[in-house]
Amino acid sequence: MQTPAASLPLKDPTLFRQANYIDGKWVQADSGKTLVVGNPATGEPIGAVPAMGAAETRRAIEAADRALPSWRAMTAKERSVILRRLYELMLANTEDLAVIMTAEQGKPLAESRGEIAYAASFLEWFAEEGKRVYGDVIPQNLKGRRILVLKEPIGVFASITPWNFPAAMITRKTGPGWAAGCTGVIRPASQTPFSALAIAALAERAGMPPGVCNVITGPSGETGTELTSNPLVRKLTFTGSTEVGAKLLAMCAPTIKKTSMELGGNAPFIVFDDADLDAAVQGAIASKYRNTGQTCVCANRLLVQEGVYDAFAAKLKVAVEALKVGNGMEAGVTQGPLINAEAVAKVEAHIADALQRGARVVTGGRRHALGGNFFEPTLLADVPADAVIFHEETFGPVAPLFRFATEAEAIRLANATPFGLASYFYARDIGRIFRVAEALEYGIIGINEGIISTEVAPFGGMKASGLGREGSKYGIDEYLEVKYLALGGIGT
Ligand SMILES: NC(=O)C1=CN([C@@H]2O[C@H](COP(=O)(O)OP(=O)(O)OC[C@H]3O[C@@H](n4cnc5c(N)ncnc54)[C@H](OP(=O)(O)O)[C@@H]3O)[C@@H](O)[C@H]2O)C=CC1
Ligand SMILES: O=C(O)CCCC(=O)O
Repeated sequence: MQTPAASLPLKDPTLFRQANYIDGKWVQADSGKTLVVGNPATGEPIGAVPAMGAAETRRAIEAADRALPSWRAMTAKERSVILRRLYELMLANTEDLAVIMTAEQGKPLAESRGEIAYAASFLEWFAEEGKRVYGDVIPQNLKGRRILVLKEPIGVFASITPWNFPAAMITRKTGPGWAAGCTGVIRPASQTPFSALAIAALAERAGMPPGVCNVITGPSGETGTELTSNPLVRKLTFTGSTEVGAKLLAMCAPTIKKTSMELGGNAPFIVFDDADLDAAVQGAIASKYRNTGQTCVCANRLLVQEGVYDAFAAKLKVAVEALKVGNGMEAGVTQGPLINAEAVAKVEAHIADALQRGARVVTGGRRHALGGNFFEPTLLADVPADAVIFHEETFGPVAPLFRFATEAEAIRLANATPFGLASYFYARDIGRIFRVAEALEYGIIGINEGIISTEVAPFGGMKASGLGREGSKYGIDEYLEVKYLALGGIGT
C-alpha cells in the first residue's frame, strides 16, 4: 500500500511509518504481508503495517537481548538523558502525534493532544526515577557478615497494549522498563499501531541504541505466543481485557515470567446525598465520557442516593446533551466514534438489556445519525442491579443510574463485582469519606474527582482487574529483580 501520509495533515510525514522497528532498522514482514489499519470515524484505510509472525518476533526479542548488556551497563543518568530527549521530542511533535492518534483511534484531537502529554510524562517521570533505584543495607544477623540488597533490571520485557490509549500505554510500560535498564519488544494493538511506530521513530532520533526499543505488529496469536513463550523474555506487561490477560498469564507460566496485568474494570461512581452535585456532574462527564467511554477507568455504574437521584439525573441530562459527537478531527467535537462495529453492538446490547429489565432512556440510546461507529451519548435511569450493564464493562458512552438508600447499600453494590480497578465517590462528610474509601475494594479511588490518571500516582487494580502498578515510584519495581548479597568473612 502507498504511504497515505499526504492524506494526514502532518508537518513531519516521516513520523507515519508503515514498517516495523527491529534492532535499529525499519523492516517489513518476511512474508511481505501487511495488515490494513482503518479510521474508525470514516471506515477508510489510513495505511498498512507488516504482519509479523513468530520468526520476526523472535528476531526482535534476540535484538533486545543483545542490546541488554550495554544498555544496563549505562549509568541511570545516561539512560535518563535519552529518555528525556524522547520526552521532549514527543512534546515538540505533539500535533503530528495527535493527528496520527485521532486518525487511527478516533478520539477528539484535544484528547489526543492530552494523551501525548500524558504519554510523554511517563518518560520524564521515569527518566528521574531511574536514578533513584536504591538498594539496601540490612543489619547483620551473624557476626562477621554483611547483608546487601541490590536492585537489577529484570532483562528483556515484552509489552502488549490496547487500542484505547495508543501512546500512553506504551510509555507507561517502556518508560520504567528502559529507565530500569531493560530492553523491550513492543507489540501495539492491531487497530492502533501507528502511534507506537511514531514513538519508535522518535526514540531513534533521541539516540536510543539499536535493540533497546523494538516495535512489531502482526496477528496476536503468532506474535503473542512467541512473546509469552520465549525464555529470553523475562517480563510481560499487558493492558487489555481480563479474558486475554488470563490467557497470557497462563502462557507465561511455563517460563515463569514476571507479569504486570492492567485489565478490565467495572467502576462504580457513587453520589451521596451530601455531595456537591455540580461537581459530581462534572466528574461523571469527565469519567464516563472520556474517550467516548472507552477506558478501563470509565465510570460504568452510577450509584446515586435517593435524596439527590432526581436532581442529579436532571443536571447530568443537561451536561450529556451538551456533548458533541463527530469526527475527532473537527473542532468542538467531544465524542468520537467507537473503535469498531462490535463495540457499537455491545453498547446496543447493554442498553436493550437494561430497557427490557425496566430501565428508561433519559437521553440518547441509539446509534448516532452520523452512522458508522458513532453512538449517541446516553443516560439511562432506574436501571436494576440484575442488568448486564451492572456486571460487565460497557466500554461505551452509556451512563446507567442505579438508586440506593444507605451508605452500606452503596458499598455493597459497589463491591459486588469481580473487578477492582477504579471507583469514584462524591461526598463531603469527612467520616463518610474515610469509611467509604476504606471499604471500597479498588486499587484507585477518586474522591470528589472524576479524573485520576497521572504519572505520579500508582495505577492498577485488585481482584480480576490485574496485578502490579504502573506509574509513580512503584512502577519501576515491576522491571527490577531484588538480589541479596550475604557477605561473610568480614571479621567483626
Ligand atoms: N483494561 C483496558 O484498558 C482495556 C480493556 N478492554 C476491554 O476488553 C474488551 C475487548 O477489547 P480488545 O481490544 O479486544 O481487548 P483485548 O484484550 O482483546 O486486546 C488487547 C491487546 O491484546 C492483544 N491480544 C488479544 N488476544 C491476544 C492473544 N491471544 N495473545 C496475545 N495478544 C493478544 C490485542 O491484539 P489485537 O489488537 O491484534 O487484537 C491487543 O493488542 C473491551 O471492550 C474492554 O471491555 C479493552 C482494551 C483496554
Ligand atoms: O483504559 C486504559 O486502558 C487505561 C488507561 C487509562 C488511563 O491511564 O487513564
